[in-house]
Amino acid sequence: MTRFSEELRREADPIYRAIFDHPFVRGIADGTLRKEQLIHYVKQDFEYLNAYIRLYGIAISKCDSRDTMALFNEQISFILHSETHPHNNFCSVAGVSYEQLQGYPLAPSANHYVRHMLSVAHAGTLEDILAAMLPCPWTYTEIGAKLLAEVKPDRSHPFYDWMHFYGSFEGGITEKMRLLLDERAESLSPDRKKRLTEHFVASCRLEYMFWDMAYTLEEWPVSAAQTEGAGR
Ligand SMILES: Cc1ncc(CO)c(N)n1
Repeated sequence: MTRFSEELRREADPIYRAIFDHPFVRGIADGTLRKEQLIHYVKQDFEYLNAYIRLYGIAISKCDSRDTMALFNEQISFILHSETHPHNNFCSVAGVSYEQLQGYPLAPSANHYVRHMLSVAHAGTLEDILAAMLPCPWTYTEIGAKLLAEVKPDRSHPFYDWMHFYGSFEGGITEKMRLLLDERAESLSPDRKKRLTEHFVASCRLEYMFWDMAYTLEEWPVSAAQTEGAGR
């Protein structure tokens, strides 16, 4: 029997391929990203990952097993203590400190992505949350593996650390989340599966838009009188 998550992956394949071909991802491969693009990415991704931590918090509140609670708890620690490495890689290439890039408001596409996941999480069950959260680790796992295989970076490549960080994700959190979702999807109606597919595909599209936002330095077209707060 085909795994439910495999059906999701197939449905989103054109979006995955567009992400692999996106100029920001190509720019990681060939080391040609501009300083401002790296800075915009890190500012936005710092706030995005804060939201992702909150999502794990909501997921924990809807969990019925200790093992799953423990997995989400470990993932929160991983984001807090390890996922700072790829950000630091971008900061050192851009020649800026990481602290300087924290606390900025979310740009339109990052805001859209975060709102999508949070509204699914607040209204939904654990499987809704998993479907909306999965594209985050899954697309990065595949990007990392592809870039390592294609570029075979040596230590002199500016994004060596970035590629190795995400390239080592294979078999990790993506597979664990997939198993949780596959197991729960077995007893779901076709309508519910369709809903989960919509959450997943929306997050994949927003992954693409996140890369595009960073590449084009997307910002809100009109500014407000007051400086806005951080991206909550
Ligand atoms: C937008 C985005 N998606 C996925 C990841 C991988 O965790 C990330 N850091 N940022």
